[in-house]
Amino acid sequence: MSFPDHRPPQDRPPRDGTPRDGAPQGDSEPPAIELTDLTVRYGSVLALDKVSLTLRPGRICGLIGMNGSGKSTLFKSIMGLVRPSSGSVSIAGGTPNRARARGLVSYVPQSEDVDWDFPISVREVAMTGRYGRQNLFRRASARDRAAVDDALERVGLTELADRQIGKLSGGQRKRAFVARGIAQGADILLLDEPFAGVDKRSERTIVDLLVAESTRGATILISTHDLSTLPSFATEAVLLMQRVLVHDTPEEALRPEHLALAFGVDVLGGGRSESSAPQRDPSGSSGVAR
Ligand SMILES: Nc1ncnc2c1ncn2[C@@H]1O[C@H](COP(=O)(O)OP(=O)(O)OP(=O)(O)O)[C@@H](O)[C@H]1O
Repeated sequence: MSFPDHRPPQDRPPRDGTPRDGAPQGDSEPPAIELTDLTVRYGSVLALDKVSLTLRPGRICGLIGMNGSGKSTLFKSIMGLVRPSSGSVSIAGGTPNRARARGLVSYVPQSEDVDWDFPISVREVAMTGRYGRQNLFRRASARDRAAVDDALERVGLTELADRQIGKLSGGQRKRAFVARGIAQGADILLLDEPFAGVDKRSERTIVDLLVAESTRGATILISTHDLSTLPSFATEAVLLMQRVLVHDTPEEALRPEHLALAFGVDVLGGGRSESSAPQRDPSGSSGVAR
């Protein structure tokens, strides 16, 4: 099996010769995210195995992989929340802890990772995005409040701003966390399955916001199982199974033979493929893994 041009998208010329309108090229800046041979183990579990990945400013990258393929671990590595066993993580040219301290990165977690009973309102969730910019001993400034109001309006939650977060629908909850990232003005947005349990309208709202954020230069890494809409907004996609199997344009990454590698099944045909065994060696001789 052979595939054309396996260089990551940022190393290739744009297909039509032009970037998305207004999107910065970003080639003169350090990469927004640069993972080099990143390996993460939880005891005897190998969650990430020599993952190398570079994302430049203004990109929207879909992160695709089966349950347990290491997507959340990859997000947590970028946030500096798990310690690499080996390899390195560079965020905007610095460490993850520096990026977090400077409010450069915002994380929309999976719903299961949030305590929805916590007594905090939608507005307060969005305001947590401003904490990095606030002196610990002063109250939120007028600028902080304006940024939060603007973010809530953009995600369509102004009317529900004072509601406790647990009393929102699934889509509204996701939008509350997206509002936090927007209020923060984060340069890097990480979204762990933001479309799970979300209706098409909320999904559209979130996608439109992500595209707008990327146009102002934000870099977006988004894990999703909704493969059908990804090509409409992502500039690239990564198929992950402990290792990066494919990093390419969404259209190329989502080719059936690539999905068969990542999921071990013929996703489109529904049957199991020859190479289906989930325990298959992702570093095998497919010629796809970089
Ligand atoms: N804290 C932990 N301790 C031990 N093993 C862990 C821990 N967190 C994750 N793992 C294991 O690491 C592997 C990768 O998990 P991870 O949550 O990163 O995958 P994922 O792709 O995000 O999965 P899902 O799609 O189900 O959310 C899995 O085998 C998982 O069981």
